[in-house]
Amino acid sequence: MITFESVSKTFPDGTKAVTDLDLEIPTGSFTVLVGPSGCGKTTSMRMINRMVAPTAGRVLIDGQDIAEIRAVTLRLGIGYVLQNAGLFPHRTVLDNVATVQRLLGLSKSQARAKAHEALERVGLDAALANRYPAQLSGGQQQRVGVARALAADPPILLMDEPFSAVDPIVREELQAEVRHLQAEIKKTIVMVTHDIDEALGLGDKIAVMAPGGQLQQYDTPLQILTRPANSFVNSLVAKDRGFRTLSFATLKDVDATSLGSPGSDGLIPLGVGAPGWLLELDMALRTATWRGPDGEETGAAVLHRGDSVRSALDAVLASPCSLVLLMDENDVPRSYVGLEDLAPYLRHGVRSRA
Ligand SMILES: Nc1ncnc2c1ncn2[C@@H]1O[C@H](COP(=O)(O)OP(=O)(O)OP(=O)(O)O)[C@@H](O)[C@H]1O
Repeated sequence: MITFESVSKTFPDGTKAVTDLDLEIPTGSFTVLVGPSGCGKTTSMRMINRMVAPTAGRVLIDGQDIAEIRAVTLRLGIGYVLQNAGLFPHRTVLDNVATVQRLLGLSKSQARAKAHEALERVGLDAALANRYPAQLSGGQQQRVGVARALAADPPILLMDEPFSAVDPIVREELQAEVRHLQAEIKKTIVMVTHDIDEALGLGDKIAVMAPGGQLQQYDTPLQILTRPANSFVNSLVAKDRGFRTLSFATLKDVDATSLGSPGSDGLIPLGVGAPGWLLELDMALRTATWRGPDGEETGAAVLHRGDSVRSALDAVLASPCSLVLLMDENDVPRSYVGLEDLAPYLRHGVRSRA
């Protein structure tokens, strides 16, 4: 548990960056600090690894005041990912990632072996290990930054706008990877972002901050969306609130229609779900194709029960027959969902179903 106890930070020039912050960040959770530029997010985060010292109050890790822990010892237990990866330009990818283990006293070969493992964990091709940072794309550099922060297996990971410098598609990929990684490794992650969508998509808990480092609300994404504490939080989440809320309901209980048996032509009729339409499944090629009455052919979107109602609605709206296929846990398509099946979520909102 990371605890901020009435923490304030006023810089020597009088700038009040953080004001009387009380926050409890549970071990193993993903907490996102979000808010407009200059509202004290980075300053708050840097007080966790003592890059910034509070002018009032205390920061504790598992009950111990971090002011009493040597800064070097403290930081060895805290990984730090920067906006532009912050890699050493004259060291190879492998040696960048091995840096912390070398500091921890491992031999060069042991450190490199650990670095290889870390690169694999973040999905970086081993062939890139001997390149220099400038020879990588922005997204790859950011992965190296995450690998380096994770290499020493620290219980806490701090991430400062880690995805802001990469394009939107790579950003979504990296976000998905970090989400999977977190489910696997269960670190205590604290991330700073000014992007409310990123915060809502990644955080278990979100701390919304306003200028002057004033905490406005500390809550789950769904609560922040549906029960903003004040007009400041409301202004952050008001746009597309209805659609965003659909991200928090899964297809777990959706009333799907089971697929029938294929006819003699091998195609599955969709009946009243989409009159005249047929489904062609090629299990060997792992493809699914909707076939329309006028000869149309379109690849079918496939989702799982764990996916969100928002992604299902998007897929249904984009489908020529207004259907999306649902896979079972073995990745076999078993049923389909149409607009009518999603209607209860659209009609009653997500709160009662999330
Ligand atoms: N070393 C410093 N000396 C004086 N003022 C500082 C210093 N570091 C930060 N500040 C000021 O403190 C306030 C909070 O800065 P901080 O970087 O924590 O905000 P932020 O919310 O992370 O912003 P951004 O999203 O733009 O990174 C800002 O007004 C900033 O100018």
